[in-house]
Amino acid sequence: MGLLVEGRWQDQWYESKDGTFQREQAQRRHWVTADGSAGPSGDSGFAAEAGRYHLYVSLACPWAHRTLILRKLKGLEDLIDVSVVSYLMLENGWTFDKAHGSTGDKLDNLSFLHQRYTADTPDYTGRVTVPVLWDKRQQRIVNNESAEIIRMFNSAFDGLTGNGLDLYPEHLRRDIDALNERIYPAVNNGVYRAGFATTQAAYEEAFDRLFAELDWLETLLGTRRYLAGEYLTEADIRLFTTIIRFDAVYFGHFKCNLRRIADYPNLSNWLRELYQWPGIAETVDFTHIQDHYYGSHKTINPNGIVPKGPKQDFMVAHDRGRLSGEGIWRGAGD
Ligand SMILES: N[C@@H](CCC(=O)N[C@@H](CS)C(=O)NCC(=O)O)C(=O)O
Repeated sequence: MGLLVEGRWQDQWYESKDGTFQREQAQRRHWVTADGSAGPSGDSGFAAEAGRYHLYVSLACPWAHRTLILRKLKGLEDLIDVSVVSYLMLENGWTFDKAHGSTGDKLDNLSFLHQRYTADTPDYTGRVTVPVLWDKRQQRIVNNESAEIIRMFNSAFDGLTGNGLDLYPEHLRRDIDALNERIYPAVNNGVYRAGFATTQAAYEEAFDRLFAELDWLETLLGTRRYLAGEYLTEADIRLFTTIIRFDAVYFGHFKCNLRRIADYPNLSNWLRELYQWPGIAETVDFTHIQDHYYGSHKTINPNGIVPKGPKQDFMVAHDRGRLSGEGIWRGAGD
């Protein structure tokens, strides 16, 4: 685990402030748009084209996982190829070590993901994270913020794919934004804030907030099929990638052990409905997930032993049909 300082790799654990884990803001924030016009941030010049962009992911990472799900649901697999990094993230950060689960770097056969960052900016300073969306044409990182990559995937390529599924429909945006705003700090990042805390107080604060939010979500999902109501949206996908890892990793490794997801009936049924959604199960890889966390975080688990449990079966029938649902919203023209 480390970071780039003026283009040079340094092996270094996360910095914390008063024992609280601080996640660095993603630094590359350009947008692919249908016609190459500028998006909400960054430069213009990234038009949607088949084969032009490449996605770097870890199958272990909940943030990268979101982008893989959107790629699948939006039919982008033939347009955007993927390189998967190794599940081990040790002194060289993310690598393309094929002996530990990487596909290799399909573009340039790089050894380390940090080389992709310095190919973008030779004197880059900052953490080297997945996901990364890379532009082969301009040899630049388009964006390394998953929340934005999924927004691009949701709509920018629709003219090429004809796929009008809309996971961020106009009329639900306000609700989705409000959900994301509370779920990100309390749950998505909350498990990390618990797991990477270096003081008891920081851990307990993250832990309490996390379980208060899970309790709230459990109640919400008792009355709604999906987080924003009758339609499955990006808010569900963003929560899913954390919840699917919870009992296998966060409960033990990150000490988020007040309750398991299996102890929450609505959350666990909602989780199984999403897992069983066509295309989603194929994006979930528990070998990468468990081997990454338990094997890479030596400050938390120095001997790298990976637990054999829990035994989980997400294909068991769910009961969500008792609530009315319409699936994913379809925009005009689909
Ligand atoms: N804001 C980013 C966060 C991505 C992120 O932190 N990814 C983790 C993997 S789960 C990572 O690459 N960490 C490496 C590091 O921080 O050095 C996003 O959502 O895309």
